[in-house]
Amino acid sequence: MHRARPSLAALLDAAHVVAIPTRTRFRGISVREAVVFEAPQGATEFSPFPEYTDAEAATWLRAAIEFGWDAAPGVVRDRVPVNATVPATDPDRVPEILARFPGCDTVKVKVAERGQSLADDVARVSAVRAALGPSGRLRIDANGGWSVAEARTALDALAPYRLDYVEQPCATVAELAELLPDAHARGTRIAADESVRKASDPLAVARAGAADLLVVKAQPLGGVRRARDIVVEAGLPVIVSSALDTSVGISMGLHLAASLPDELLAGACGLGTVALLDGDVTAESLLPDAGTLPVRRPPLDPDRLADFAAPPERDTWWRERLARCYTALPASDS
Ligand SMILES: O=C(O)CCC(=O)c1ccccc1C(=O)O
Ligand SMILES: [Mg+2]
Repeated sequence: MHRARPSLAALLDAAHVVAIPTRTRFRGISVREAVVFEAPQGATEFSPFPEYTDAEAATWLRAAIEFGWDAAPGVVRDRVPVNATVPATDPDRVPEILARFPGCDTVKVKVAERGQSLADDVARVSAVRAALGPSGRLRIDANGGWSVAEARTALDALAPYRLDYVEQPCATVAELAELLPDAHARGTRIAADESVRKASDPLAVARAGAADLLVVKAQPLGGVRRARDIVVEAGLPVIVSSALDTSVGISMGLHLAASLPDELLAGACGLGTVALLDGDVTAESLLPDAGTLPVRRPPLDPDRLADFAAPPERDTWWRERLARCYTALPASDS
């Protein structure tokens, strides 16, 4: 697919390693590190989480190269609706966090955080429902943190707040399949996230009929085109989401979301997360406005790249990782 894959030297030459603080701790992260590149098609991003293996991170590199060096697929919309994303914080902080997502009538709330209890989740979800009003859509994301029994208990406790769907309530496809009828009986639906992006077979969850919808992310699925192929083959409605990327990674997600026909896009996407960062690599941040984002590729800003330049040892770490992942790319990409 890559007509002319850049050499490793060209990639390293185009790379800027950044470390951007988060405004609220998110999945244990208080600094988000990323590599962004100046590339022929526009800026692109490589930002697998530090704990991921080289084999897993190589898939993210493939996505970064595709977005930077190959033309993106055509788009069928020029704005994409987005949800607000509420980390696993104190309920008191909910109004302040929601204020960063102007016009968003759909909110996704993190639940089942390690070290917290169901009472913490109920308090947070209740605060979100109160702030959002009765007509807004409310989703939760458990990141696979519950057993089937825990998920049933949690869905009972959270049913009064009317959940649009629960994202990855349990870790495995078999557990999702077991929970699905109980979720329906409690008036909600199941979305699969990790069962798509971390699975050896991203289509297994759809084939098993274990979810009502899929959450898809461009970088972990190997790029806009492969993610698109997975969506089309799965045939389930999808939400495109971020991995807490800079605006550059968000633009990759936006191109994926904007390329999908209406019947496959299930609603507001999880691409508003630049609002959770305390900085960016561009002066034209992709921040929610009237509940949507424009489908654009923001240019890198030299001053911000300098302000958020990663410390030397982290810069070296990322460049070495990039080199290892480059070696792990498939020889002939198709
Ligand atoms: O979907 C969203 O609203 C925001 C993105 C998000 O939740 C996320 C961000 C980084 C890593 C994992 C996840 C996740 O969906 O589990
Ligand atoms: Mg998720």
